[in-house]
Amino acid sequence: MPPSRSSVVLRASDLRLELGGRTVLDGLSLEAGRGRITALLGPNGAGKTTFIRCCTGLLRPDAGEVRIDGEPVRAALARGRVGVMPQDSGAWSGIRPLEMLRHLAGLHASPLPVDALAERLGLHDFAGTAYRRLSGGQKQAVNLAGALVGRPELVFLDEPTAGMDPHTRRAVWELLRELRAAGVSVLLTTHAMGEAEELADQVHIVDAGRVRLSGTVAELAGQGDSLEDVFLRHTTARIRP
Ligand SMILES: Nc1ncnc2c1ncn2[C@@H]1O[C@H](COP(=O)(O)OP(=O)(O)OP(=O)(O)O)[C@@H](O)[C@H]1O
Repeated sequence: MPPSRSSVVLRASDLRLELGGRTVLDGLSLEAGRGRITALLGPNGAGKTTFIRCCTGLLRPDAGEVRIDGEPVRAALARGRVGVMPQDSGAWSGIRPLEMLRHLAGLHASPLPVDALAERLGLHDFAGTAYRRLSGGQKQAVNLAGALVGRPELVFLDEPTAGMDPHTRRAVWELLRELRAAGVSVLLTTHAMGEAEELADQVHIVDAGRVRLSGTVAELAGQGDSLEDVFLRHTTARIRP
């Protein structure tokens, strides 16, 4: 019998990181549940993308550690079961969406069928267009497909639906619910409170490089407070009205 696996798929402990002389992660600790959707909310510059970069091996924290399935990040990445959708993947400039997906699929042992994934995310409509000429929302859809094509067990999605129209956004929500039902763990960032309310099993509110508040939407909101009210109360405005 395989060893029973913990219900925690990702554990970040006391992450600290300075970049350009300023503290970006300031003791950030959180857990993400296996087969759950975990949402990170936080103001611009709170450290969400930096956190994802630490979880995906693009940055190494000065102190603290991230463990995925109990292993250091690099070991987990080497198994190829982690997917990531960055906020910006400008590296793909001239490639067409399906070429890119086929290329990425070729890097994985048992990828999803590219055509079915492309169909699901509406990529065939712009299959012949170079990545750099796609609209913002189209690039997002391609980036999401790229994160999923390797059939990850844990996927990091940095603002996955930013710039998407409501039809596409709802299709993505549906897809993420299906992934969760299939046991995939999702960690996403969003500025859309409605997205967190729709999808998240667990929410972490991050400000100035640390987690200020964690809980389910029902635990955080309620008693007349919306999730946005709670967010505004526990985070710092970057721009004063
Ligand atoms: N390589 C770097 N050098 C210097 N500062 C950096 C670097 N990378 C990120 N930062 C700074 O770290 C802070 C956190 O950035 P990060 O991108 O993690 O924020 P975020 O929470 O994802 O914000 P947003 O919601 O706007 O995407 C910002 O102030 C940013 O300017």
